[in-house]
Amino acid sequence: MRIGHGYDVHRLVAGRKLILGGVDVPYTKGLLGHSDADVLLHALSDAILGAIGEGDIGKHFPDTDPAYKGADSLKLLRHVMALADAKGYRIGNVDVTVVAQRPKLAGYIPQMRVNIARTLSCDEERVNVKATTTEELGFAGRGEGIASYAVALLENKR
Ligand SMILES: Nc1ccn([C@@H]2O[C@H](COP(=O)(O)O)[C@@H](O)[C@H]2O)c(=O)n1
Ligand SMILES: C[C@@]1(CO)OP(=O)(O)OP(=O)(O)OC[C@H]1O
Repeated sequence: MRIGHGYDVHRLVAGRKLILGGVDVPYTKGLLGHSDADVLLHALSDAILGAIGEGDIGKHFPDTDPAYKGADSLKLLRHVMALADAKGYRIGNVDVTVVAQRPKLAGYIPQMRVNIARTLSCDEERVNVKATTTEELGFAGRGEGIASYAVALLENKR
């Protein structure tokens, strides 16, 4: 059994889509990044890479590589899961917290769980996603950005 942790932050700006957990969330701003800037999936990808001792997403998908410009982070997560699979691991469970003052995310979380479970080839029951504000404190509270934390527990396939 292996455990990993991930953390990521992206800045909120006008003129970008807000993609979280592979869901296009309607909002006046979106997250800035080289890829689609899906901060939730980046933290989760880093948690899985951490669990298998494979560094982080910057190592596997450099933000200097044009191949990842506008990349769908579900595809990056799929690649990360393939690395874990090749090393003999499957998902035990994953748990993600998104830190966002706005927008309200609760209504989009069921679809995020579906997207993540499909990509990780596991039951939805093994995927938990939650959201919290910071009571208007700090960068997330001021709406300057969104942060995400994730932990992943991986089991040996046999
Ligand atoms: N962006 C967010 C933040 C929070 N929620 C939901 O609201 C609940 C209360 O949040 P607090 O930060 O005030 O504790 C939280 O447990 C989430 O269910 C949300 O949907 N979207
Ligand atoms: C996802 C990648 C892909 O180039 O780019 P960004 O969207 O900028 O995301 P970040 O978490 O800052 O860095 C990791 C990169 O691998």
